[in-house]
Amino acid sequence: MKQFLNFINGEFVATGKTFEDRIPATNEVIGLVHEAGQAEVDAAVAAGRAALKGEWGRMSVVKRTELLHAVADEINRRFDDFLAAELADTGKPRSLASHIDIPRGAANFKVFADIVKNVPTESFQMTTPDGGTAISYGVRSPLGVIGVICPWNLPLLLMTWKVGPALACGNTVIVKPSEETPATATLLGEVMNTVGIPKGVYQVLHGFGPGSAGAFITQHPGVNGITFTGETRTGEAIMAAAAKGVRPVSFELGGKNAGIVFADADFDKAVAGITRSAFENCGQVCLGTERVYVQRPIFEKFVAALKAKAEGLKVGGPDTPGVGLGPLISAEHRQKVLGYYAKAKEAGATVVTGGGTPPMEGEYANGHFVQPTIWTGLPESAAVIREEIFGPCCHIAPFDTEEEAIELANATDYGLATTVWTSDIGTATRVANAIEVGLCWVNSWFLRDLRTAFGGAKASGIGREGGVHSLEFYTELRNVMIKI
Ligand SMILES: NC(=O)C1=CN([C@@H]2O[C@H](COP(=O)(O)OP(=O)(O)OC[C@H]3O[C@@H](n4cnc5c(N)ncnc54)[C@H](O)[C@@H]3O)[C@@H](O)[C@H]2O)C=CC1
Ligand SMILES: O=C(O)/C=C/C=C(\O)C(=O)O
Repeated sequence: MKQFLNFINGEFVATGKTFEDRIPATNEVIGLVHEAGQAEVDAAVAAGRAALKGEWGRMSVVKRTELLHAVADEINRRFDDFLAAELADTGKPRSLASHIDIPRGAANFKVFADIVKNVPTESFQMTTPDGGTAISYGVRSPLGVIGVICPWNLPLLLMTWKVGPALACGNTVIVKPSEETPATATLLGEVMNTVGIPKGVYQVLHGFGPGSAGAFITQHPGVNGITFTGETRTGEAIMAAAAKGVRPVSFELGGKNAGIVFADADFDKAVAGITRSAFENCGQVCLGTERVYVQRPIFEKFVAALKAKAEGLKVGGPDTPGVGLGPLISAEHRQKVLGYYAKAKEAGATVVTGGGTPPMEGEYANGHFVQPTIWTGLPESAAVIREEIFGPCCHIAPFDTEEEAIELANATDYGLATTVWTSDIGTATRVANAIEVGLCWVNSWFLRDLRTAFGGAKASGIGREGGVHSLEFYTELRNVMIKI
């Protein structure tokens, strides 16, 4: 059986305590994960701090960025290993992981290496009160040891989205992968050793949140900042831990994102776009659409078209021919999603399609599958319209005016993403300006440019990462003022 070890100071480390890693598509145990305790966290923090003072801390930006390019190249060289690890841990369709998760895992190192190498800091010249001159300029230093707390939905992509810029800026990182998806973070340890990243720069500790590695990392005074993607309530707990020592956090949290479809939208593209945003990755994307608002003249036609798309999604494992919908991550998460399916029925929803579990046979009989589900007819106060479900489901409601659509979309505590479908540039820009989110897609969804700001408003996060914005979190900016 596979053993997922911690990666501390360049070495793979076993502990006396293990938990099971299961394949979501079959519920089989794939391996044992070695849970890190306080001692391992202390050791990793000490190694991370030593690396900051050692070869890594002294390394030129050029050399550092060359090494990060080598990391990306090595991920690509071992593409099949990363893909196999991610598929076993998540069960997502092979086509999805091979087009998005693994390539982005590599790209996250190259993009941020290039940004750090090329982006200047500010500089000013001024006249001093005595009539002389002074010049000032900014210098960026690494923040220090960064705690990287990761979710399970896009394990390699989201972990490297943080590790890439953190290392490019000269920090060291301690990664805590989700307990559900330990594989690719562990594999990346091998890559780091192969390309010669110094010991203690990239470290991985396995375990859970409270009372385990997650809490021990975030509470550790030797950790200088924490970046986290996951549930809003977990963000609150991490923020409380970070308050001790006044340590900065960067959070990308939950969402309850709206999709707004105007009657003038390209109908087929809008249906295809909402099909992706509601069901891709089995709805386990924080940017996904769980609330769809469709302008009344096309409402019935849109519901029928989305129903046909949902029913056309083939449910299966990563290599099921034509698969469009994989399993949910775990039995526990499936219970949560099915709980919401039940709540929708209790609240009087019209179940347009789905609402339960698909009949699965053979090797997938025990996988964590649910049906893609569409509801209509619920009041906006219903739990399935207010709370993040993180499953392949959405509620569709009609609207009449642009103002009404904006009000409906904004009536949530969350503020992560919106997708707007219209052929009118005026409508698009007015809605994009009025919507209370960090990310607004128009006639698209999950179209990413890694140079742009990424993050959420309201309860969906704190701060922005992406492009130069990542530098704001991963560095301290010092101003140097020289009187001439
Ligand atoms: N990208 C996103 O926005 C994600 C949202 N979720 C949502 O969160 C729900 C719960 O899923 P979980 O995996 O339990 O998400 P979570 O947010 O609790 O866990 C994410 C990571 O945080 C760690 N963690 C949990 N509590 C912690 C603590 N007190 N201190 C430090 N680390 C801690 C976990 O071990 C994991 O690595 C899902 O049903 C879904 O609705 C889940 C994953 C990703
Ligand atoms: O950085 C991206 O392109 C994707 C981000 C997705 C999430 O943050 C998520 O689903 O949690």
